[in-house]
Amino acid sequence: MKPTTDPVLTAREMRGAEERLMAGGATARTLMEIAGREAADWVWRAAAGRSVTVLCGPGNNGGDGFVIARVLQERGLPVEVIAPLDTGAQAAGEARAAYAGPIVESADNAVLVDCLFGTGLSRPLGGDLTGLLRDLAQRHAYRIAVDLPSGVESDAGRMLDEDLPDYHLTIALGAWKRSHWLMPAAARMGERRLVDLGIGEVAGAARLSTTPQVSPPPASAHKYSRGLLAVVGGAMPGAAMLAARAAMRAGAGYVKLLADYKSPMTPDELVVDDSALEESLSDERIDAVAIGPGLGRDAAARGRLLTALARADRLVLDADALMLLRPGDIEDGQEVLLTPHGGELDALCQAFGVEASDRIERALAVHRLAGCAILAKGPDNVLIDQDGQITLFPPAPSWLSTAGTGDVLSGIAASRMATGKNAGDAAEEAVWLHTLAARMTPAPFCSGDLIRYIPIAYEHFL
Ligand SMILES: NC(=O)C1=CN([C@@H]2O[C@H](COP(=O)(O)OP(=O)(O)OC[C@H]3O[C@@H](n4cnc5c(N)ncnc54)[C@H](O)[C@@H]3O)[C@@H](O)[C@H]2O)[C@@H](O)CC1
Ligand SMILES: [K+]
Repeated sequence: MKPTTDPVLTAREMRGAEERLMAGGATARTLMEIAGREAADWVWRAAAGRSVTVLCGPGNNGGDGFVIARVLQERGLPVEVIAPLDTGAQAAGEARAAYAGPIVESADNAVLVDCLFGTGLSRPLGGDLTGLLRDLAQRHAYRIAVDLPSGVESDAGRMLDEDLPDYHLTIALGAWKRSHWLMPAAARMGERRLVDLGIGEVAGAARLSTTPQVSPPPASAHKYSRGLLAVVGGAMPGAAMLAARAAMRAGAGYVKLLADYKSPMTPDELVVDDSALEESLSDERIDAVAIGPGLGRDAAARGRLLTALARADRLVLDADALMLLRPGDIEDGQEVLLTPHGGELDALCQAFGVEASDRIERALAVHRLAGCAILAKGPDNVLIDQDGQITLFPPAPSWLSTAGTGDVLSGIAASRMATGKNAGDAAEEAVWLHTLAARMTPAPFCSGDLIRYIPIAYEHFL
């Protein structure tokens, strides 16, 4: 497993981490003081001398808010606090008592700091509090959420209420929470900053992906040593062609399209092999196989999938292959990466009898039952690698929401696998290459445009 030095915690894991800090001598109050002071630094910078409203809730998130208000006031910033609920938690009560400034019913300042609820939010806010938040959001041009925007459930990226405000900055306390990187919640948070409380590594936790490093081919490289990828085509060769064209630019030395397909648009460098699939896949030099884009969903397509699974040990399954995959198809010892989008993850869950509703739990269950790595792709990518390590990613550009970009992603991942990377590392590198290529491609783009920017993204990670 990778070290989780950039852990992404559930609310429960966060409480465990807090308990470990407290067993080491910290108290809820000292942690609140550190968290509040560090968060106040970010608010101070963002406020740049402008007046601030701090909205404080009943728990420790509210306590953080009272520390922030006190620190900003000590620095001479005009501050008002709104505290619509009684303060319950002991440490928060002490922080409230230490704040000597004004507590008001409503306010019109430049900056709103939302400390209403953090990881302890257990149910929807309800009408009065959502009304208050919406009203305050309208009155404040710049909005900061402390730990989480109020109304965001900490673990699954869910919004517990509708029409809650967007924020310009979200300051995570102690560690990232899963919802910082999961949609729809992540889309509302603006810039994200992390305050360190000394939590360190957390065993078994999810991690936030860090920028990968790819290498140029060694001096002795030749086309086969760099990796031979076979992309299996099917009923609709366009999608497999996109995956193959992406793969040609993502590191593999040799890409073959196994399809009965001839077109004047086929790139000169792409070898198209229309022999029987058993025969094409018997080439011992093949390092990885990609199958699914444009495969079709009929019996012939299922036959091609079973042939690929019977002949290859290292595969990326995408698109139609995910609709056709059944329990028992992947054997022990095979290294397989599944790259489902939302609908394909639903189909996999149905095929494997998974009933969980949380997207990470669904992907984890498919990983366990199918015995492979899985990249649940979308605006918020979730990777479960072959060892069960969960990795989350910074959000992908929304311009990727166009036909064929998924085929491009699976082509990149398969190319990385052909170079010798394991399924998890290949998927992680593919997400970064895909995301950066999307940032660089002039938008609005189509997936063919995106492919041209993969080498430019690649150079960035060399
Ligand atoms: N875990 C840690 O190590 C640290 C946590 N800190 C702060 O503590 C927060 C978590 O504190 P809490 O567990 O007190 O949680 P919150 O401050 O998020 O709020 C929990 C309180 O709100 C009530 N509540 C929950 N949902 C409600 C609803 N819909 N309407 C009305 N009341 C509701 C609960 O009964 C409880 O009293 C974190 O988000 C962070 O801001 C920091 O103080 C520093 C250290
Ligand atoms: K908050």
